[in-house]
Amino acid sequence: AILQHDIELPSNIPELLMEKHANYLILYGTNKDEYNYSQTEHMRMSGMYWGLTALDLMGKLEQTNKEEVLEFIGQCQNDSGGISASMQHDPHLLYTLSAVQILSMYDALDVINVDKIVNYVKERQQADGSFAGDQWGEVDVRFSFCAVATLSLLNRLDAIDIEKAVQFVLKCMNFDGGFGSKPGSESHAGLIYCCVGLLSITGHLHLIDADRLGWWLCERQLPSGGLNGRPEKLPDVCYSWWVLSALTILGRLHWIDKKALIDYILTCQDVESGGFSDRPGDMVDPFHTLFGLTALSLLDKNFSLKSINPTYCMPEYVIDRLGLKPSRLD
Ligand SMILES: COc1ccc(S(=O)(=O)N2Cc3cc(-c4ccc(C=O)o4)ccc3N(Cc3cncn3C)C[C@H]2Cc2ccc(O)cc2)cc1
Ligand SMILES: [Zn+2]
Repeated sequence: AILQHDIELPSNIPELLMEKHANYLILYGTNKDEYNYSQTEHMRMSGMYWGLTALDLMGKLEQTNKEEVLEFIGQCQNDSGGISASMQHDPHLLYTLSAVQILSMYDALDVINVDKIVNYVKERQQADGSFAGDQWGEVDVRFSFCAVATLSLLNRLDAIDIEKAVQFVLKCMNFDGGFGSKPGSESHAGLIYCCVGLLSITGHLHLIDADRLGWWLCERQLPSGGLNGRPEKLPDVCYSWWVLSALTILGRLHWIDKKALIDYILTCQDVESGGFSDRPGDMVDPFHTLFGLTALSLLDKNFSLKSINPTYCMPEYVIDRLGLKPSRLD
């Protein structure tokens, strides 16, 4: 057998410790002087989206300080219309999406100037249909997903050229059926999620070779049960989400050994502090905590988690409330 980077699973597999994960996330957002919290100011808006979505999946959104969050988001909208990660930071499509996702969950899209957000997103589209993340112009297909997801949540997809956006995504498709961040870039599970998600929102999934891509995705599963993001890489719980959400949209989730993956994810819990890490025994963080929970929600309805929409990575009930119907292959 070829050498495979993988890990040995610990012998005991803990059950899902939901109360501990809820306490971890609620505490993370409250003691603001704590070291880790201060180190993530540059991505605060996304950190809040990760924590609040995880709490909502566990039925704990009403334990959060909605007024404080809404005020913070209002203070992060810049004159340009874009939203920044924290106050006094530059706006970016990443944080504009996170803010719109949070406001959609709180059903509070009226606290920001929607027309100015739409204009900020529209201004990011390039002549070739791609999107720059901010005014400095870096292009990455991740930002195409941010633009399309943001506008669809606001019911304003009319503001951009969808056909050209889809053309650019297709230029990022590789011979292995996967997608990279730009034309010619190597396939990576995170970028595949962005491209499949964009095509799901715009109704262009028929342009994907679902069998070839589905095969590449299920090849991410290792003997430990965990999934990696590219061949030869170690397993990591966040790839559970990127791979599973894409497979679900492509109608091929059953190609994964669910039981083995569930066991891997459960061993990534910190049974003392709560939270999930990328691999058993590593440091936990809100990012991996969200993606561990969203993966479990996709894998088994018997966990007492709300169901997650694979396209938007938001609770299904929020997508239903917005009347959105992202497409899936059956
Ligand atoms: C710890 O090192 C990193 C490296 C990259 C990043 S990132 O912002 O480019 N990003 C998101 C990300 C976040 C965290 C994290 C720690 C604490 C918090 C509080 O909310 O969030 C940790 C990792 C991380 N990464 C890096 C990563 C995850 N698994 C493997 N790696 C290398 C992902 C990275 C890219 C990204 C993914 C999704 C997204 O919506 C935005 C950015 C952040 C920290
Ligand atoms: Zn990870």
